[in-house]
Amino acid sequence: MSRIFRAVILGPPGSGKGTISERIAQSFGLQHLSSGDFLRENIAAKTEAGVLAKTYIEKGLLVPDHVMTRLVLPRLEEITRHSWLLDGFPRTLAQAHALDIACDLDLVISLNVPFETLKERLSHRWIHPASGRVYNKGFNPPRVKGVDDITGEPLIQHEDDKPMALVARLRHYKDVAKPVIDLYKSKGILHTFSDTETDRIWPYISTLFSTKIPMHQADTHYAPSH
Ligand SMILES: Nc1ccn([C@@H]2O[C@H](COP(=O)(O)OP(=O)(O)OP(=O)(O)O)[C@@H](O)[C@H]2O)c(=O)n1
Ligand SMILES: Nc1nc2c(ncn2[C@@H]2O[C@H](COP(=O)(O)OP(=O)(O)O)[C@@H](O)[C@H]2O)c(=O)[nH]1
Repeated sequence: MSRIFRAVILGPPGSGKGTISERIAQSFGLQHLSSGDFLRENIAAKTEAGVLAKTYIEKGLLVPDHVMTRLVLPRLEEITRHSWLLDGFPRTLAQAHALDIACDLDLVISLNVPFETLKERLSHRWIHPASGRVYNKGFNPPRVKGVDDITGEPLIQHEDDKPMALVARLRHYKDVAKPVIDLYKSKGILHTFSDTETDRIWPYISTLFSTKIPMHQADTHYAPSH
């Protein structure tokens, strides 16, 4: 069994972390680990961490570092045989330090997307809450307006994707993320990609991953349908 490969994807809300993580998972066989999904699972199961986290998320606040690390790190430590890509964690320098102690990262991707583009995308983001599937009015619309392609259940919009909450959320992200980005830059594992379109960023990310890990044997490269 070859050594497992560990990567992190960073970027502001709406920068395409979830979308790109799915493509990486599909093309290179990495497991996509989303801290947002971990949170939602814990909230649904009413675990101690989930109940606590919910009170912050409902107010549009970041969940405190000690709650996030307690939730995420044990999940990572369980994975001993499969390469992974972590999305949504670390969000703060304290989370990055905790992750650093827990494991050695091979690669960090940072997505750099202009503010106006983020605002536009997030205001059109619709989610299937049970699965976390994400749609966008123009970019990847559901087959039938307002409902999930697979289950036919209704789609919802996150409260914090609504215009009023967005600007503050994006500003806050910038302040908190800067030291995290600087840390990975200083370690020499940071790769930054800047563009307004995921489909233009993707070929560069795909090339980067191809140089680091072999293509997932079962899949071919992800080919966007548009
Ligand atoms: N390290 C983290 C990850 C998530 N969250 C909280 O969990 C919520 C949902 O997480 P996720 O699905 O990753 O966030 P989104 O709001 O969808 O953020 P993004 O737009 O970056 O995907 C976040 O808004 C935030 O309140 C947090 O506090 N700390
Ligand atoms: N118009 C447009 N929308 C995109 C693009 N890439 C992703 N999206 C959509 O933008 C929203 C945010 O993307 P997501 O992957 O959830 O970003 P995250 O918040 O960083 O995880 C979703 O509705 C995506 O479908 C793009 O290149 N163009």
